[in-house]
Amino acid sequence: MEEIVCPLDVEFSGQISPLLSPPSIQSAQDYFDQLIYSRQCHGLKVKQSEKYGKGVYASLDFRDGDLILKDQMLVGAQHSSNKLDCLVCSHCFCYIGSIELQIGRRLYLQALRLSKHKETTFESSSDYSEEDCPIELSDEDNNFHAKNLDKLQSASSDTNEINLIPKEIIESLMNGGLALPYSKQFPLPSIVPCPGGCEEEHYCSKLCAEADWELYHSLLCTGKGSSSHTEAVLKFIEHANATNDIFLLAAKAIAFTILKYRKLKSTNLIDQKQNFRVNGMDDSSFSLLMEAWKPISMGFKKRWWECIALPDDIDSCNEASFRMQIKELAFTSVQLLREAIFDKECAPLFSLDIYGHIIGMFELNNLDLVVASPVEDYFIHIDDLPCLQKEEAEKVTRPFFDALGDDYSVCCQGTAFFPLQSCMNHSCCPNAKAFKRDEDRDGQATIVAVRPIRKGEEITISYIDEELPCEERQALLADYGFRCQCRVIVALSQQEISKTWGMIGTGSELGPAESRSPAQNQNQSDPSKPGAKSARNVADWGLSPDPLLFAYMSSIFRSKYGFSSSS
Ligand SMILES: C[S@@+](CC[C@H](N)C(=O)[O-])C[C@H]1O[C@@H](n2cnc3c(N)ncnc32)[C@H](O)[C@@H]1O
Repeated sequence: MEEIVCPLDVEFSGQISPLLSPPSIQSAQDYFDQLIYSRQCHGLKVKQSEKYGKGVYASLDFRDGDLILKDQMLVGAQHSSNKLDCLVCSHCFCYIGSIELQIGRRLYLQALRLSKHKETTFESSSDYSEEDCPIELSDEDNNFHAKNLDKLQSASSDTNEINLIPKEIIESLMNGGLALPYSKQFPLPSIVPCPGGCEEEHYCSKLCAEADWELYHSLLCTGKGSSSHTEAVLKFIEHANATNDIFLLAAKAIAFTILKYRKLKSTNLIDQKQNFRVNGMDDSSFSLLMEAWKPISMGFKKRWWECIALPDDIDSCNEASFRMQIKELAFTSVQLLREAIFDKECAPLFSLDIYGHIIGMFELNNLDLVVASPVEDYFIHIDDLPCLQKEEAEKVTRPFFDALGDDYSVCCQGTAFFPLQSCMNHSCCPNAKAFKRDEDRDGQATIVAVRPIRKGEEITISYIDEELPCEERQALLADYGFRCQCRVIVALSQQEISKTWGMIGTGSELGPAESRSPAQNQNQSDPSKPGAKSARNVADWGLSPDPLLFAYMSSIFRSKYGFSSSS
């Protein structure tokens, strides 16, 4: 197989190498100390750990339940397919509009997808059209790409249920003509449009819209107010949606760096004028680029195609070919991005080497972003009403509830990178947990102590569901590039082997500190565990790799590139 050569990798090798060299211990320490200071979480210290690279340590004692950290995301994005299910602020990911709009939009899109499917299958014309929709649907809403086809086909058995709600009623839900009982108790922020005029992004406030514009979106917007080549941006987005939406996150990281560089440059020029300093322009520009790049440079470790775990269905003898295809995919994506938002002064950012490292960083460090749906809270409220009121309310709400189907309240799902949280190492018996409480619906990662933590102790979280059997856990941890060797997992796997052979272990062979399995340690009513009733009221942030990514990558390799494990 021919090696891919990216011309920018060759042309800018002299700049790429310092951009990719690990930051010095001192500069990393200064960066994280400053970050901890700005987050006002004074009980923490990021230190180089002996075993696993960086780690987060307690510089104060914490009690069980104490808030350890609230971390602001550096970049984050809602999964493209999830945008069809719920409408959230593109910056902080809170639900926007109204309960009626959330329900109406979902039913409208369900029906639109089904009618498009029917049109393509039976060549009949449909009742539903994008033009008729009372709210503007974005291209992504309408994007009927192959990714959603499976979902659609499996949902097609529900066609009749969806058609039970007349189109006019769905429309009046969306345009505010129909108010559902008790929905006023679940107010959502009104929708603020994108300042650049694109229909893809929506916000909960002017503040979020402006922050997003300044940090990333002014370069990636496809509206009239954008300074980028909007058609090329659209092509890039389409490719990401059809292959892997991790590219959208990588584009955000590059946009963030370019915009930060421009900002630094403009303030630096003012400083230079004031101080009458004359610097060699090239050198000073590059040091500004290094400065703008710093937040990303603190997180990356390996190129994507080197660190991505080999999917189960790909034979190890095809590994080289699999990694090469991943590299090719990234190359296509970065070329499309270059056509869309290239900036000569930041040219090295568009090299395949840098792009591969950015995606690799997301692959190994990302936190799943899950924000619970207020639609679920709403229906639970109706369900919990006293008998007579419930009966009365359900006369109106029941048909919508039934039409929405089993997954009536899909969470907002996406992925995000949090600079401090991403320094936390995994433990099968963690002393902290990443989750969001009711009061934390603000786009931040919240880390809470799950037992007392002493000053000096490392703060650890579990990257995976601690209740899974050992082999499943190890398989999931492989997606983070390591195999856990901790005492808990070693002892548990011995117990599992003993059970398999009929020698049932008691667990007492473990020492006192880790004497119970993580599963036993787990509080059964833990609100951050999926499926617990109280999870309906929290937005849960659990570290886990993007399951869609793997399922999806495998399907791409099979269908799109004709790759199969047996080939
Ligand atoms: C989210 S980062 C944690 C911070 C990381 N130590 C660093 O230096 O940036 C995840 C990476 O840390 C390492 N790691 C975390 N927990 C580990 C563990 N229990 N055993 C081995 N490696 C671990 C792995 O290299 C993993 O890919």
